[in-house]
Amino acid sequence: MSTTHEAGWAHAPGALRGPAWLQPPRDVNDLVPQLWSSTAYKDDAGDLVVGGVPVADLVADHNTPAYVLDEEDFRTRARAFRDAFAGWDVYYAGKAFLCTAVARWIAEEGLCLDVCSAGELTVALRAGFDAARIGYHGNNKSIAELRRAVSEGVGRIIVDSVQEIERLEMITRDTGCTARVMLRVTAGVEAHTHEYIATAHEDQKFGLSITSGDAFDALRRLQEAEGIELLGLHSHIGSQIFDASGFEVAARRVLALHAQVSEELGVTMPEMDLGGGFGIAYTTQDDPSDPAQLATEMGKIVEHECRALGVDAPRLSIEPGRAIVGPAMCTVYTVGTVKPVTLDAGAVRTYVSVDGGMSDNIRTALYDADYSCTLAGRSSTAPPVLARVVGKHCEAGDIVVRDEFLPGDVAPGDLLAVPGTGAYCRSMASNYNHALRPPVIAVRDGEARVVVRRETEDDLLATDVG
Ligand SMILES: Cc1ncc(COP(=O)(O)O)c(C=O)c1O
Ligand SMILES: N[C@@H](CCCC[NH3+])C(=O)O
Repeated sequence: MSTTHEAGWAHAPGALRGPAWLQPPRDVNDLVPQLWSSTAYKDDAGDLVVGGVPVADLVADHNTPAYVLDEEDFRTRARAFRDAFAGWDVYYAGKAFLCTAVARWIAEEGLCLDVCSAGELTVALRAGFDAARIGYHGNNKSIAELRRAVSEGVGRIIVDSVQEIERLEMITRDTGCTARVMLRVTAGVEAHTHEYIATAHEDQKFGLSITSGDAFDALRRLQEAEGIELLGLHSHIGSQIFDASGFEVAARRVLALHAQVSEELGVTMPEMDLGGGFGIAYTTQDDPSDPAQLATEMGKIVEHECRALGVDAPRLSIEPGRAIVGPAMCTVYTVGTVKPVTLDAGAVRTYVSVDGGMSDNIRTALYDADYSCTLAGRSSTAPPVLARVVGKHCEAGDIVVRDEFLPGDVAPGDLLAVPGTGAYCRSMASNYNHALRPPVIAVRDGEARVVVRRETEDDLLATDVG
């Protein structure tokens, strides 16, 4: 994730260059394969094809903007995590993207599911997902939410505060049910990612601190509580992380706490979750590890630390979201206007406005995230220009792709596709400016199926009771 976009600009008149890392492509029509789902390719006419379906055909049937979800790619990534982490439990983080179909695919591929709200739980249960294979997160779960999680038989509730322990004690006393819980702890790690998506340093809202002793105190309380079964510790250091050193430091501190609990409280907790956060490639600058590499690295770290501490490894789990769904989806837009804008130094930036924007992808505005894009409905021989793809919202920061080379003849009516939009785009989409949230269309083996339909103006008016 780049935060210094202006650093590499060349201000030669008429020759606007992108940031230093962005090189003009050899052929502006080519896909950069590592950014796209595995079935995506361009045919001879330049049409983007995903899951055996030409995107132009999808657009003819379903219009734009639309998210296109490559089912085979999604399932393959889910299986790759399941197989690489054999002996661990893999919880798909539904916050990245969840709908009924996806919850079913996750169950069919043998993964567990992490939800973090009543809404996500509702979708999972509607899909028939086994509640015992669900983990329930959240830093502010209400009594009603906890009561529901307990009564539905959710397999693990990840406790995030002392008040939550009190609430669970009350609920289990009232209902006679047992709550199976993990405690979310903060390991004091400064993860190398955007500040808003780092979650293991001390000064943020999630978890209880290992360093301050708050985590140990909460564990003592959980262990003594009637009706609560303490499964283990949970640590999640942040999201879009490439560097294993953050996981290493966190695992060391969390395992040390695990050993301390065993020694001082005489309790051997059976499980431990090391969270998600594995990065994906949004641009050529990102070089993610594959699940097998991650499994090897994380396995070694845990083994080494357990040996050093003289404890048996608990049953481990992880919670990848982005790394499963992120690359499996792209967003297709129609270009509405093209505006060359002359900058101070005389160079020209081409603003390409599409029919969506920050309401279907807030990540560029929120995290300064970088994306890529390509023409999806034709090829071009025009020389590339540096473009900025923007949305149609009433906001100057409504940018979808900050810098990308597009053919110089990009024009209204062209289809544009942005890869890597599976994670945190539809799930964070909004109705800003009363935009209608786009559909999610699953494609596989030449067939297309709408799994989330486009919103309508009736949907908007349904909540506006006049
Ligand atoms: C507790 C927890 N688990 C898992 C995830 C999934 O993260 P990612 O989608 O980056 O794998 C998140 C989000 O950052 C999270 O907060
Ligand atoms: N929403 C964030 C990730 C953090 C969410 C999970 N705790 C993103 O788009 O990158």
